[in-house]
Amino acid sequence: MALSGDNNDRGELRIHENLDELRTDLADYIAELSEAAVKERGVFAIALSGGSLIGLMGKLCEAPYNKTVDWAKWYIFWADERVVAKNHSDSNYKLAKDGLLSKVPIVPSHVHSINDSVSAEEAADEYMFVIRQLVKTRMVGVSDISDCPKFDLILLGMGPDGHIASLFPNHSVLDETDEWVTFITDSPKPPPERITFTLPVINSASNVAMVVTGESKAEAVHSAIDNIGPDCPSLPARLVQPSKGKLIWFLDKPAASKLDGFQFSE
Ligand SMILES: O=C1O[C@H](COP(=O)(O)O)[C@@H](O)[C@H](O)[C@H]1O
Repeated sequence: MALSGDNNDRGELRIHENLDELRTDLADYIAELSEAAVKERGVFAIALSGGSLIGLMGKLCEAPYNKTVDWAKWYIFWADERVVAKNHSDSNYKLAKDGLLSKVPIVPSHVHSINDSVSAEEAADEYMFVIRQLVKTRMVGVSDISDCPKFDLILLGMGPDGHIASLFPNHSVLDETDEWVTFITDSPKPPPERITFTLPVINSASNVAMVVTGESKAEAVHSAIDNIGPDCPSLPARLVQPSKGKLIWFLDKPAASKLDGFQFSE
């Protein structure tokens, strides 16, 4: 690892020499959290995102993780989903299924994706209902400071604009505090219709990992972590502040290149 350390309230920073190193560190981290959750609660409730994240999780499909992880105990959710058919190339479910879920022995009934045959609003409501049932049976934990679900791990990517899940800069959904899952029909990044976890749910998780790579995201990483720039207070990535959970940033060197105080030797 090129660098690792804590940055005040912005969590732990893990800056990797290259993508291969990041992929190994991320697989180790997820495998360790899975083992700890299964030991403590008997299950592991994990929420995925779409985009580059799934490719970066690829090592989990390989030895030793494919054999050592207790896949049967995993309950899978999505922190955000595009409201398209499950076989559409924009679907975050399809991305995860093709890149991960079809390659490891996950129990199909533990995979909780959205209903893709209803409106975005209905899909968000139904998804929240599903999560509510799983909170009741404690397959998903519950926050002890709010009634929010407490996922064992929420994995987030970040766009160059600082968006996380489908929470975009300056969008009114950033202020949503009543619902666990909400919807948008005007995403600035296509496709327009999406459902997304709200900030209270993200910030109630036991662990949140921000997995961000590439130079195009360096400015937003700088704003989110160093608290720089006029838009900073409302930058979605900056608003990821788990109340009791642990936040870790998995970065490669290009994504970390604009951070204050980090200098890399060639
Ligand atoms: O649209 C989305 O974008 C973000 C970031 O994607 P990336 O390819 O730049 O990593 C992703 O985290 C989110 O799940 C997705 O719906």
